[in-house]
Amino acid sequence: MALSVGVLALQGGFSEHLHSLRRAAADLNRHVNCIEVRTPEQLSACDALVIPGGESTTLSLVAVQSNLLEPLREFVKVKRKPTWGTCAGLIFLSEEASSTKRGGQELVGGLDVRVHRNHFGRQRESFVTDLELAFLEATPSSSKPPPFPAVFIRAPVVDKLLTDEVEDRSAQNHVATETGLPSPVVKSRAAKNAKVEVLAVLPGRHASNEAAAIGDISAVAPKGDGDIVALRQGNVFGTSFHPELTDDVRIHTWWLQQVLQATSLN
Ligand SMILES: NC(=O)CC[C@H](N)C(=O)O
Repeated sequence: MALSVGVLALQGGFSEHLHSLRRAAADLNRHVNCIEVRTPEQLSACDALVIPGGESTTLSLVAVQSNLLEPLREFVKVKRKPTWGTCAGLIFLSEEASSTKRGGQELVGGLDVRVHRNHFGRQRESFVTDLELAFLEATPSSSKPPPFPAVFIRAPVVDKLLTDEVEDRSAQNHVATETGLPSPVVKSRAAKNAKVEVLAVLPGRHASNEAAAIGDISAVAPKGDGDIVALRQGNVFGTSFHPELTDDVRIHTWWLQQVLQATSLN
């Protein structure tokens, strides 16, 4: 049976993700049903899900109005189906968020982390930068993959790990003790068997904006070593940036391969 991958189509960049997923499936020579998800019924037909970027407070409001919040939590945290969130999608898939709208916002959760919304500031502080993504490397013997053009638009970063089960895979041949990642500070509330894998950090760019001044990131954000911008915990994958806004479908291809493996449909 063909794999069915949904893209949450309530708001934001869902059509770009559908386009990239279809290209990735073609590159893998696989037939994949790519479905727009707006209802619990459509969600229940999916083997995996992408939650696009956009605006997380709107996303969460529309998800509540569409009766999708609980089905999404069940999809991600009970059925543990492969789910990838980009930008606002990453915020939605985090257990906690800071710099949220007054009164907070509903989150699906699944990643034992706290994200800091709008970490780099306003729209005008958006940027594109080359990121080294060691996880795209196919085999240990293959050559270093070319950098990925990462688009950050009012992007969040992970500023706190809520579990001490962490593995840093952001660099090739990495030795864990050499990392400058923030030391985990709070034990996971929801016991999970999967550890948080840090897949990419963005070096050398720091919040120098009012969002950072207002937020409480100073206590826990990595200083000088980079911000966590891609991570995975079990079935949940998150990126701060927007691979669907580039021509480069390597991350979509990699994720589809992971999904095929996890769902044994390969
Ligand atoms: N490009 C994006 O998805 C931005 C996310 C946005 N800053 C939010 O909080 O939802």
